[in-house]
Amino acid sequence: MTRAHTPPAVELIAVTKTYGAGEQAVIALHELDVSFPAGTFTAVMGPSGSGKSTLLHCAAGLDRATSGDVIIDGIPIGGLSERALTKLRRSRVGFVFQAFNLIGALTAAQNVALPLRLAGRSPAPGEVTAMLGEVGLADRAGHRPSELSGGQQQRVAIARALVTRPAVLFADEPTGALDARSGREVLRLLRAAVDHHDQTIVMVTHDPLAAAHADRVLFLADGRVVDSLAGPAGVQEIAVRTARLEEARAGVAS
Ligand SMILES: Nc1ncnc2c1ncn2[C@@H]1O[C@H](COP(=O)(O)OP(=O)(O)OP(=O)(O)O)[C@@H](O)[C@H]1O
Repeated sequence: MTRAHTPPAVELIAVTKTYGAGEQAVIALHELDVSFPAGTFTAVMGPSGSGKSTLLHCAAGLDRATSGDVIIDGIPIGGLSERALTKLRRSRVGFVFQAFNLIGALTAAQNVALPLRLAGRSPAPGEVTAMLGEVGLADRAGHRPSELSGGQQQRVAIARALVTRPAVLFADEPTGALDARSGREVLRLLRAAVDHHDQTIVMVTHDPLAAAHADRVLFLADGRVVDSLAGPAGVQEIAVRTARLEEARAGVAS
């Protein structure tokens, strides 16, 4: 099958997400139609409160849409039981968070092996070491998170997220807690996963430098996609579009 005929890794069809009810109701996503093609890297940007986290949570099956359909790896998740959804997430979805979220009591290798064990399988000999090798940390397999730098911890988190070769990796501000150099290394690894393993990545970020590593940038405002850039886009152009959205929001507020 050629790439053109490969179904999207994730598709959102007319997804609306409402928090609360009545006068307190907040519509965080408005009938959103977004497709994340397999093997592509998408950055999601937008002002604070524009719906980025909500989009990520709904697209990853961490939260249920109020209406509309989310399809992950060809499976509409609306009809799945919690148990089936958890199973789908474990096998087909990877996560990387700003705060790394590694388990402190486990070594780097044990952290990376965890998704395989949760999916009920023992890692094949060398599988975890190879994964750690991909993120440049084969020699740190026995170290606990507290013995690693922030950048190294995030690289372990990336190895953990990719070890199941998920249909999609969601990254929520993956460089937000890192210095510039470690951040660049993390972005290089994410880019390499797309280029060398056809990994699909959806990354929420405020940082134009991070977004410039993506193939496409989506800009959200008030729960809608209001702008996009096909890329790889330049840092300056991304910064200009971001500033425009911030200005528009400030204009509405004043
Ligand atoms: N649990 C919740 N209950 C009520 N409202 C919520 C909840 N979570 C988010 N919201 C609201 O939904 C809207 C979108 O929030 P969301 O967190 O998705 O935005 P964001 O773009 O990720 O923001 P930030 O960049 O500040 O993280 C906001 O108006 C927010 O206040």
